[in-house]
Amino acid sequence: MRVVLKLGTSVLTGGSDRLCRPRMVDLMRQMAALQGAGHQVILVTSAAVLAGWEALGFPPRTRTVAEKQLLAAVGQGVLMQTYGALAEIYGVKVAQVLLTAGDFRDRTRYLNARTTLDGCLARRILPIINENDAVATSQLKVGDNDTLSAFVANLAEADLLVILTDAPGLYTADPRTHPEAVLIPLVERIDAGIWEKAGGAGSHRGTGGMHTKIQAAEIATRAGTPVIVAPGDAENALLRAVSGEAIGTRFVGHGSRLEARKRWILAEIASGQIELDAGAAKALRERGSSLLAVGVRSVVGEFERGHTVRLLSPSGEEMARGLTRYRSGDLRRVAGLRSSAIEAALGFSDGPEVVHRDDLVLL
Ligand SMILES: Nc1ncnc2c1ncn2[C@@H]1O[C@H](COP(=O)(O)OP(=O)(O)O)[C@@H](O)[C@H]1O
Ligand SMILES: N[C@@H](CCC(=O)OP(=O)(O)O)C(=O)O
Repeated sequence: MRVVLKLGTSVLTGGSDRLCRPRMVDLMRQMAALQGAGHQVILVTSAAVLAGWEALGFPPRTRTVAEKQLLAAVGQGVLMQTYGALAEIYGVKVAQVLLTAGDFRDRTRYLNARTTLDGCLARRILPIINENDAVATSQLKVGDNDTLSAFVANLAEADLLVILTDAPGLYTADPRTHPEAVLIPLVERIDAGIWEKAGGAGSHRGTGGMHTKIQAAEIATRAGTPVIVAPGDAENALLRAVSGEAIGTRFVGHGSRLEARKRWILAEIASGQIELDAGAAKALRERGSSLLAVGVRSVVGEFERGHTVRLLSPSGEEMARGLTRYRSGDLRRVAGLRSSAIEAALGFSDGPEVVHRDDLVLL
């Protein structure tokens, strides 16, 4: 099995202000055991910011972007050094891959990242991934490592995504504020009821809390990869999750595995959205048609040719994602026009399809 493992700051610190080496060595032992059993493991790690803060002797925090970037730049090195030393104990080799949103948006960079990951796995090297916090600005960031791990799971076409955290799984409400909450062991569909359970922003060290874990589960399960959110401090949590034992919350993967290109479309961050009229929504859904300008009601946000956009039905529901062949400004000018009128309106035409059926994934 190809497994993506995401370790949150909460797990790597054991709830303290420092990297918890005993915890990390135990997790490395489990990763090495999986590798030894023939599985392929990709690690998505958080805690660079925390490690930087620890390494600098806990200076007062300003919580600015610049401070976070500085701490991440210091801490990422510490994090890799720590993983490297622990991996050596088990004879595991490690590689560092730092990614950010642009690497999922740009087809060439996306394919390069995939080649590097495949190369590592073929040589039994453990790729250790984090967001490239030191250079990424907020608008160009994935923003949280739960979502990043789902993008990585899609990119690597993983069989399983395991998110270890400081909660025992998804509860009916935030267990920190609702002691009566109980564990939800299985989620077949991520509906409004599941989103409601997500609560607030997580622990004071983590980013996003359960909300981003559900978001990650949605991205990965849509592409057919099941997701397990489980407690990082439970004995052999990773090994148990991979062996299929009931632990934490399991989100069921949906549908058949999408072919690589369609996975890429889903893995990407949407730059904007296109609202369709009823006829276009029906043609896409029932006849597998491409989207033509005539079916475009309105355009939200700014995007370039080749970017991923959300396609919304007339009721406002996201019904598909695809790569647009027209940039947002041009599309606004041709919305509702027949294909033959595009050239007269723009002075050029990039073809009749706004989103070609080959570049479209229905949700
Ligand atoms: N419904 C819920 N079930 C479980 N945990 C929840 C829920 N809603 C919010 N949380 C909170 O999410 C936290 C985990 O997220 P976070 O602190 O970001 O961890 P990590 O660093 O692992 O990403 C838990 O400590 C928990 O308090
Ligand atoms: N990239 C950041 C972590 C961002 C993040 O999502 O944190 P967490 O919620 O602890 O998984 C870091 O390395 O500090």
